[in-house]
Amino acid sequence: MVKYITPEEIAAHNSEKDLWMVINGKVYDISTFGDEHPGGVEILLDYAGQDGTKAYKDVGHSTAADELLEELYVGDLKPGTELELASLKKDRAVKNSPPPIGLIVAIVLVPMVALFVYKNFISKKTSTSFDEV
Ligand code: HEM
Repeated sequence: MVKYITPEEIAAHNSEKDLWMVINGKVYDISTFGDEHPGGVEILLDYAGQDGTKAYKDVGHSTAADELLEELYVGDLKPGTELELASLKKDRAVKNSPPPIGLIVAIVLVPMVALFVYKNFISKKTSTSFDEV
């Protein structure tokens, strides 16, 4: 009996280590395949948790690739939910990651502290020694 999988469940598997993809209405768990993919893992991430049928076909994958897919089959996309799946497309996980706050703080803070130290200590010391001369 065919196992039907909801778009919500498919869309939740959208990261490099947990990567599902729909091809021709069938759902595949390609989490373990990313590193081995001759086309690279990045391209797979573009379709993580989504329908990659068109991209897969456009590349003209070999029958060897098709056979590989069979081993990774999980179930079928619930019929009639293609649009719902597309609507659940999220930006790539990497794009969603927050900006590196530590780096921004360091870039702003380090010159400010340096200026403060210079103005209050180094520059004063220098001008005092000049005054004394
Ligand atoms: C989802 C399961 C996928 C599997 C199992 C898979 C498997 C493979 C395999 C075995 C090859 C080697 C050539 C061949 O035998 O056809 C290959 C190449 C390639 N794949 Fe995939 N692929 C998948 C998805 C995708 C997707 C969604 C894309 C997106 C465009 C893609 C892009 C490519 C590219 C560009 C190459 C050629 C790499 C090169 O020769 O430089 N693949 N893939």
